[in-house]
Amino acid sequence: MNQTKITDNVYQLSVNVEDILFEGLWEMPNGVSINSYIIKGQKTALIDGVCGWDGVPETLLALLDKLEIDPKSIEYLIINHMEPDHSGWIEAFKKINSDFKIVCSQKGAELLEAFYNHSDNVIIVKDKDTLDLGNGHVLEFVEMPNVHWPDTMATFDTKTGILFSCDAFGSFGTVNESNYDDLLNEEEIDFYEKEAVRYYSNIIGAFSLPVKKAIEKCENLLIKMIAPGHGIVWRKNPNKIIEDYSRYVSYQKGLAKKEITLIWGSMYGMTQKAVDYAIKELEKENISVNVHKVPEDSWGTILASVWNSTGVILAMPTYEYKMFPPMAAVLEELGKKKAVGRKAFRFGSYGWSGGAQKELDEIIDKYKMNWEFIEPVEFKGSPREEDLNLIGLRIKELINTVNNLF
Ligand SMILES: Cc1cc2nc3c(=O)[nH]c(=O)nc-3n(C[C@H](O)[C@H](O)[C@H](O)COP(=O)(O)O)c2cc1C
Repeated sequence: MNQTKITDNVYQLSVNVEDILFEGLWEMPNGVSINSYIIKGQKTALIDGVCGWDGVPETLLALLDKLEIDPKSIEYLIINHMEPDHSGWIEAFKKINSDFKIVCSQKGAELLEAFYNHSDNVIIVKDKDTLDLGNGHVLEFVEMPNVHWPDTMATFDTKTGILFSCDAFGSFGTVNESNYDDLLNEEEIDFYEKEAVRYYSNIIGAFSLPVKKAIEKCENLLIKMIAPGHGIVWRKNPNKIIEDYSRYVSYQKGLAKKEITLIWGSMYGMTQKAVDYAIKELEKENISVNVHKVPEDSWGTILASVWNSTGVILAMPTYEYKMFPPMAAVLEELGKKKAVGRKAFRFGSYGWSGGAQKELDEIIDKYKMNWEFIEPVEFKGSPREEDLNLIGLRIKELINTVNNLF
């Protein structure tokens, strides 16, 4: 937990969360920060709260205490979106301060009532509405519907040029007091870039069209800093994270980095023999490769790699007339996140009549993934030398296809 000063009268209160699955589902090897912000004009506003997980509301209150901010002096709670990772502490806050107003979008107000049975003193704001906190801190609201939740909005402080962007422009990765791009070295910025891809592909990716619209809206604001709900604050170069997010939006459609992700699974090592050969062949080529085994590697990790990759190789056997189940689960998830337009190749072992390929085709069709596959290589039992040679040739074909796009 930490509290830092972004600029005069504007503070960040940050709580790190580790050892949980985000949304009960997504592995976070490097944790996540949940960021709240305080703006002190003549009146004080708190933007986005924290989750209600054990100990976290108390942590936020302790941070306020360190800043010598009496929770009772907080006049406005601005809820950029109602997802419980940012609003779960409202009930704890109500016990301390009974006299505050909640500022949120119309949809946010509906969710507030549904989740917390709270409808008193709610100020509903729309795009371009403003709230004057005094001392020049006039806040403008920017609706960003469906940048994750339907009620999402951002809050822009016209005095400081800070965009409090909610889930947009966020990343995984815990933070410390050096939670600012101007205080981080290149390696650390690179770390948060990787965490941003993981966060984007796992949490926001399915909403890439609304993110694109939100980015277009940002062009009309004189943004000097970006302070998201998760991850670091972009104080020196906010354009970097805007540009990164624009790239992630475009990666959804298929033309991503010159990279290949190989996802594989094997019960008795038959497919694995071909995978070992494929990896050796890939290593000879001048292209970056991510290798993930199912079910061992988590969906979130695989999604992040595929999001970045223009090429995908799938290697799995037939299992009960269908695909090896953990591979099907990963593909279904890729389909739901609309990771479309990849260049792809599949190989794998079968025992008698096969069936994996049929299910693969069905999933690709079902989610309109539009992956362009090179002819697959299937082999009965253990791969023979001719199977391996063919796999090697097809991999070269895939790499050529990917390379020709750059
Ligand atoms: C539980 C189980 C179900 C299987 N179902 C099929 C099947 O429906 N059709 C088929 O052709 N082979 C089937 N096989 C055979 C495997 O596809 C075959 O053993 C293959 O070589 C396994 O490759 P792996 O060692 O890479 O897992 C099945 C094997 C197991 C263990």
